[in-house]
Amino acid sequence: MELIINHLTKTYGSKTALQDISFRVGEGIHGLLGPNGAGKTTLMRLLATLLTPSSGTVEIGGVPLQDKARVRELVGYLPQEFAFYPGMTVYEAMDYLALLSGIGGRSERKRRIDDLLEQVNLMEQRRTKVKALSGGMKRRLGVAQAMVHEPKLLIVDEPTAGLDPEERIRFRRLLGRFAEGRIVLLSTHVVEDVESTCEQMTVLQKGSLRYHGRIGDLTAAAAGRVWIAELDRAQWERDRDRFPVLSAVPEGAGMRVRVLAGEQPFAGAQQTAPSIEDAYLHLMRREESYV
Ligand SMILES: Nc1ncnc2c1ncn2[C@@H]1O[C@H](COP(=O)(O)OP(=O)(O)OP(=O)(O)O)[C@@H](O)[C@H]1O
Repeated sequence: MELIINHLTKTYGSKTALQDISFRVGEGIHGLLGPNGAGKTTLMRLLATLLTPSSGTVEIGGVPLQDKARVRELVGYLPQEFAFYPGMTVYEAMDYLALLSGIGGRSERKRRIDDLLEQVNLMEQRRTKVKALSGGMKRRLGVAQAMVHEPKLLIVDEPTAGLDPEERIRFRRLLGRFAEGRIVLLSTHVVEDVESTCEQMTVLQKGSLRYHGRIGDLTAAAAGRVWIAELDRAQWERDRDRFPVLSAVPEGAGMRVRVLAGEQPFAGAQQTAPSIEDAYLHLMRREESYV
């Protein structure tokens, strides 16, 4: 199973949302990151056949995107905002969607739905109306509906938004299990989600491909550029705009800071190993003069 994207471009009128994007993704969980407006939603909607490319090609498991009927069988999509059937119970909504996906036998549907509700921890709510679910529960139901036809490519947009820490961990495990023999494309602003679930990731910025590869290589590229220091407040006020700041935490009378810098930014500052969040910011700011 492979997703192959070749010279993909999407314009909305005169606005170019994606510009000549090419990359390949194999089985497993793949992170998709980028600041607001980078083109992530556009890319996901293209893959889900909800939009048509302006140019370029996409193949999902050898099936070209133009073959919409076959692609829809292969793809599951959980958008950031999705409307469900508020008046139905959790089970009825799932059953209805399973039926729409062409899962014929009642007992086969029941088996799959019970299994999924168990996995997303909604078994107790199976008779609850969708409109009565909490935000986090709705997210979990959204994931279950995107998985019901056992897609080979599952696209999830900000899936952990609104989940509490325990649910978030549970959810990552669920995606991990589901990704065996499939591709899961995980779009998120939560860099931690990528760090703990993905081996590879793609970063978009202003519609262009900024990075595609292993997470370890991205952090390696920021090595030697992350510095920590303890400063007094006056020095901090004076120097705070000189470097991209990763974090700044008040400590006693001073500040404990973490910044990006090409060379030692302050006397006494020490280098530290980059986290993926540091590496992401380094990538975003690489063209600036600090390096
Ligand atoms: N229907 C549309 N018509 C015109 N421009 C659009 C349309 N949809 C998106 N855009 C523009 O295309 C660019 C990419 O948008 P997109 O929603 O794909 O980004 P994103 O990375 O998903 O952002 P976010 O993280 O904020 O959801 C943005 O500049 C956006 O304003």
